[in-house]
Amino acid sequence: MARNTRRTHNHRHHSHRIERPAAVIIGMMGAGKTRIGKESAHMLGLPFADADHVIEHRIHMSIPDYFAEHGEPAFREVERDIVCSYLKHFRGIFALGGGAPMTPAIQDALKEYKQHGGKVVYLMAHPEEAMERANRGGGRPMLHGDANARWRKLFVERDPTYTKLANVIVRTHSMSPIRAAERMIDVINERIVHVTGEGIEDYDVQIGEGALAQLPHVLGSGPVRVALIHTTSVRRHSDHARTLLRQAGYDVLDIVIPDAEMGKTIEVANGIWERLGNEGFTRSDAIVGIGGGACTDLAGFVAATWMRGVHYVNCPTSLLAMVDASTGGKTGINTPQGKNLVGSFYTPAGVLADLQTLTTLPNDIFIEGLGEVVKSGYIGDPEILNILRDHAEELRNFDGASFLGSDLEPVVAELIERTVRVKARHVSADLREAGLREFLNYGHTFGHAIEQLEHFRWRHGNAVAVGMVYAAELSRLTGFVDTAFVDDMIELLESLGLPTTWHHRSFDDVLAVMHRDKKARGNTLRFVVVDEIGHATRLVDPPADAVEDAFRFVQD
Ligand SMILES: NC(=O)c1ccc[n+]([C@@H]2O[C@H](COP(=O)([O-])OP(=O)(O)OC[C@H]3O[C@@H](n4cnc5c(N)ncnc54)[C@H](O)[C@@H]3O)[C@@H](O)[C@H]2O)c1
Ligand SMILES: Nc1ncnc2c1ncn2[C@@H]1O[C@H](COP(=O)(O)OP(=O)(O)O)[C@@H](O)[C@H]1O
Ligand SMILES: O=C(O)C1=C[C@@H](OP(=O)(O)O)[C@@H](O)[C@H](O)C1
Repeated sequence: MARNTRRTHNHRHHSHRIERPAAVIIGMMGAGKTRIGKESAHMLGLPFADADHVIEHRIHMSIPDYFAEHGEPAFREVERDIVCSYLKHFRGIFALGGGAPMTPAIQDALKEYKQHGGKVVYLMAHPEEAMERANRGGGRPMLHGDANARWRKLFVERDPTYTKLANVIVRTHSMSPIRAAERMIDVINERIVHVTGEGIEDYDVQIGEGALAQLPHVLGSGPVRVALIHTTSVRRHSDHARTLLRQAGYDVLDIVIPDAEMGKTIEVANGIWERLGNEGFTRSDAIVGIGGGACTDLAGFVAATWMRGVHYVNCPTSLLAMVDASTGGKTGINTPQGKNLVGSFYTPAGVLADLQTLTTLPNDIFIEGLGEVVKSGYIGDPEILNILRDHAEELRNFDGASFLGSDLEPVVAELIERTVRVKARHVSADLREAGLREFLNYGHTFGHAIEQLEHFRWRHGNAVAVGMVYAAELSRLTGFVDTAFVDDMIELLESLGLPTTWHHRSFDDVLAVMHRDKKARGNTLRFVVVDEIGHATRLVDPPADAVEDAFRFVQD
């Protein structure tokens, strides 16, 4: 996102309507919450509010005087009321006092803020730097006496709470205020999709340039060892992840697996289980998968099965993995009998979709990922289709080498966020695909048949594109949509460089595979179709002639 030039803001705290802060900064005294918060707000053209200053304005005295006159409990009550109000009615950057996150009511308010996509930023300075700054000018009632000893004691008490409450961390060790503010802006520009729901341990999908920097924070302090599972094609990115992990103090097991579908096998999984056993990998250790969807599927499967489940973080590096494979908890491997036949529903502790990894993604792999983006537009977010139409040519000509900083970057970030939101909505309501989640399979019944009959030479997203045209024609033949719907879909897919036809001789082959689709019930075919853009429904046991006629329609 282009950084805003300086603009003045006559900001008022609007107490009557919901507008949440762009970011909330927490951290120790002297971390720079006020200085960096103000600097980054200025650079973004946003208002800034410092909770301590708002409180002093409200109590008409300094905080030290209020502490002396009324005591800390009374202060914490005033602080609680003001912070909880600002979390709903202030749209700028909001810096909290060091002690605020320790108040239960404020913790609850911060959790609700995050569930609405809010960013709680733990601003971490080097302790020596923070203590030196905190002691400037005195006036910090919590540091009376041996200030540094008090600071260290408070740090031990508060760091675990800060770490738990924050969904992003910004480390400013020896950074200038401007550089620290720029890091803050990168984090503020990141997009976060919060995934929650029955059977799901809440996690965030973080989308943005540099998101990998959050890897230590997402893993937390529990693991000693981290198994980093990746393919050689993403070596540049796995090297970066390994460096981040080692700098954060983790013992990294580097595990390279075969590329693409060759990595999604029981033999590969078994080799990793052997390695983990030999290395004494415990249940408190963690798995990180960095790569395309095949790699994150395999990594998730290993995480789901090692000691019946260890934490794992997905770091998707292809568009399809970012918008689909890495989120939702489907993990698995292929077997000689078919694709994804063995696996587990096992959700990650977090997903970091770092746009920097797209700089090495081949154009054809980017385009096939658009297949799942188009699908999500049709089943759940028509605005996705508008964005795709408006930027079709740039998207079709995607070039990783010139992607970062280009006009396409915010467009792709928006498409990724919107597509992940569509998936998260379905997964949150139906983790184990008993109902709503089936709609994510739009275009997949015929699409999987293509993959199977082409012996997986066709890329998934390309097969889904043809599968959607098949489903659209089938829904036209059965009265759900008109010819314009089908024509518009074909035009959009072709404008993006996606296939809309497939050459195969035998309908019987296709029918036999479709009857083995997981959505089939007994001898009854069940399709997901779209009856209006943005809304999916089911078509059960369609007339046999329509099923065949739609096949003829997508033949080239
Ligand atoms: N679990 C789920 O919910 C889910 C959903 C959709 C798809 N999938 C699975 O995901 C897989 C498809 O994912 P995919 O399209 O990412 O395929 P993929 O993992 O095979 O990656 C495609 C190719 O691009 C390369 N690549 C990936 N990122 C790269 C990068 N940044 N730079 C350079 N090369 C890169 C890979 O090495 C590979 O050669 C399939 O196995 C499919 O079953 C799973
Ligand atoms: N990255 C930085 N580099 C240099 N000085 C800094 C930096 N961050 C903060 N400061 C200075 O340190 C002091 C304390 O910063 P402040 O933002 O008030 O900390 P906090 O609000 O976290 O307690 C201020 O004088 C501020 O200008
Ligand atoms: O998370 C899910 O439910 C999905 C899993 C995959 O389908 P399959 O389960 O048919 O492989 C994927 O291709 C589809 O986009 C959504």
